[in-house]
Amino acid sequence: MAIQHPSAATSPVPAAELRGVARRFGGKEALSGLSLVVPRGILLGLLGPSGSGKTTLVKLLTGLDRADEGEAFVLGERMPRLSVLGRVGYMAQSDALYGELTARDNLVFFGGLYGLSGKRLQERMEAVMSLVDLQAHLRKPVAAYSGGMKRRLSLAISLLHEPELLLLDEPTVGIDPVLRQSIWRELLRLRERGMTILLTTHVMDEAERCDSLAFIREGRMTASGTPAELMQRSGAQTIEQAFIVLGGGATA
Ligand SMILES: Nc1ncnc2c1ncn2[C@@H]1O[C@H](COP(=O)(O)OP(=O)(O)OP(=O)(O)O)[C@@H](O)[C@H]1O
Repeated sequence: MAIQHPSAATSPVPAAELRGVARRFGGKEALSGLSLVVPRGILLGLLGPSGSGKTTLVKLLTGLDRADEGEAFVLGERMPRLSVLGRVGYMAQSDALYGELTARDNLVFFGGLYGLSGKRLQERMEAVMSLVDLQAHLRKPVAAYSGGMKRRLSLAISLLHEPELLLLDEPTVGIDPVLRQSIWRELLRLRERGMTILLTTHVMDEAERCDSLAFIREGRMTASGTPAELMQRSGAQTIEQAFIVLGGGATA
């Protein structure tokens, strides 16, 4: 099922694509023949009840996991492919940070993985830490960070190398409303500058801000389109109602 947005830049190569992917864990099918095209330059929201397969889908795009059937492509390359990783930013659901290191040392470490150093690394560290409002805590060990601060640092790290595709798994969980607004302003600004963003969320006001949405249930896509299209198709007044009508079920 192709996700299209009227204002999306039409590039022959989508930012991401899944073709008939299935992923099984033991007897459980987490994804079942799911296809999805993410054109460049859009902000796509994945919505689905807890356990519907969102994280599994995102992990296939990062190359951290492989499909049992079907194919995953990122920026025109079949995944998993190491050379694509420098063009992709990923923020996992649980923070992958080194607690014993300071935030600064975490940034230097991850920046190094992406080939950043010297003045450029310094500039990028300042930019991303200012974005998540953590400049004052650069030299604090991450173990002393609150849960929300760790989420913010993880987001900063995912943006460090100015990726073309940003994959965010529930990026605003544990983040207070004021900062959540400023993070959303920045995500929209990054999208305006051409970054493609795919995020998972359970928050309906976040879903409304996406260019396109994909509803997922039990490993299958039940509906996709712009928020307005989905509301019109379902005769709903809100995204939450559309989600329920179109087979998304209740969010956890
Ligand atoms: N490594 C794994 N081993 C076994 N089962 C797994 C594994 N990863 C995912 N699953 C199962 O696959 C299904 C989909 O999980 P997934 O984490 O993708 O859901 P989700 O939509 O991201 O949920 P949530 O909104 O709660 O994060 C679930 O039933 C989950 O228990």
